[in-house]
Amino acid sequence: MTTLRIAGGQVLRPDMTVEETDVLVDQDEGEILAVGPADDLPEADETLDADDGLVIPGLVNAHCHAAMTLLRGYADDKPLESWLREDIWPVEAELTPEDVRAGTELGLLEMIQSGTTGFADMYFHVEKVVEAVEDAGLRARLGHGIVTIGRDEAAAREDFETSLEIAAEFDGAADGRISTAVMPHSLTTVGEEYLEEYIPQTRELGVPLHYHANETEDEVSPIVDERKERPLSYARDMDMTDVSDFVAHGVHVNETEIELLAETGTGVIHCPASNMKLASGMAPIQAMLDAGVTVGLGTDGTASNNDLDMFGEMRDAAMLGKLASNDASAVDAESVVRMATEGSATALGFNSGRIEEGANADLAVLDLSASHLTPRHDLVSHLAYAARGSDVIHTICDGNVLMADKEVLIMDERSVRKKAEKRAKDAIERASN
Ligand SMILES: N[C@@H](CCSC[C@H]1O[C@@H](n2cnc3c(=O)[nH]cnc32)[C@H](O)[C@@H]1O)C(=O)O
Ligand SMILES: [Zn+2]
Repeated sequence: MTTLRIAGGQVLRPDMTVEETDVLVDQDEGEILAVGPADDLPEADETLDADDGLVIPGLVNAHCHAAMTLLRGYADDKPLESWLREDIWPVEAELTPEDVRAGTELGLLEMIQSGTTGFADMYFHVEKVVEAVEDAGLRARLGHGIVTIGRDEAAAREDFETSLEIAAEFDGAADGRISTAVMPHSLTTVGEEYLEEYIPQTRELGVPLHYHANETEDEVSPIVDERKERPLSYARDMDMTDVSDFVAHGVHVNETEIELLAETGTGVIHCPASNMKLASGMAPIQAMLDAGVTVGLGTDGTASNNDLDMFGEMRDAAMLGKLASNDASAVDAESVVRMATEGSATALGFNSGRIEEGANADLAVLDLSASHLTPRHDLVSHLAYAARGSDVIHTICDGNVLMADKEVLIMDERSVRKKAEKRAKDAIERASN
């Protein structure tokens, strides 16, 4: 057994207390072996210094489209519908498998540098996303996004079948770091006849579903008008609200839908920055937490954020949650830290997001010796309100050190950035011709 000790740091425990202690990791199993004072733990093969640092569970970005880093800053300041149709989809139509690989790598680099160790991703050319995740050492639940509207029957079927095939092929890849889901884009972009046909096959396969739901008013009203029922009760009729399933956004949900989510255990991934930027609305997060809904946190793609920094997302979640509830005590620091760790991990079915024996050794260490983190009254408050992704110095996933002392060990930072820059420019040029 090869072991790693994260030594001398302040450690965030699952009950949101912070104590000065060491963490011992079994690198072969990728698991936390023990948490305890240095004197009580056996010697380790390798030690990572966390002196003057805060050790936290690696953050889990539970909804994103990593390769959209290529479109960062390309189209801003528009609402969802026209942003997708006029700007995003035309460029995405030009993206080659190697473009997706390059964009995903850039996303993974940004995640490692900002303490994110796990994520869920909905995109296309997923075999390239798999390769990138395999090489970068992160943990992920991946899937092919399905759109059937505007397509003929053969193309629609092919898209759904691709999603099923990808989910079957890659579940458990990269020594179990990669898991999958079938990912219909949303309840309005995938037709009922296809859901009827393919959801039973998804259930047979035994993988979760992940889809965008109740993101904008424009997405809710057509369903209510046509079916006289709310989108999430339609989803339940379609068998799309299993305890393993998770939806992105959940902005425009009413009380009945919140109850449904709590009852079924279906996770909601809150994406506050994307919701603000696209002016989609304010999700009733405190009400969901009060009802016992599993709430995770995600950045969504970097064209609607525009970064993958989960610290920014925690801060946005707290700020927006208060505004939405008109209550400064709503969505407090502890709640957002839980959302970014345990909440996201639970929604995705990862045994991560908690620093305790037996959990995945997915960790991040922040340097506390920064002016914006002084004084240290309350480190949970700092995580939610004051810390930034750039405060992260070490990142560990599955027991492996991916970044130490701010040096990314698993990929060549410069070449990843250069390749993405070039491929992004070329794709946009092709789309405008
Ligand atoms: N197979 C589909 C691809 C779907 S991938 C998932 C899609 O979600 C899009 N997307 C990104 N952010 C959002 C959002 O906030 N709401 C809805 N869709 C989004 C993204 O641009 C990407 O096209 C096709 O060929 O069109
Ligand atoms: Zn999205």
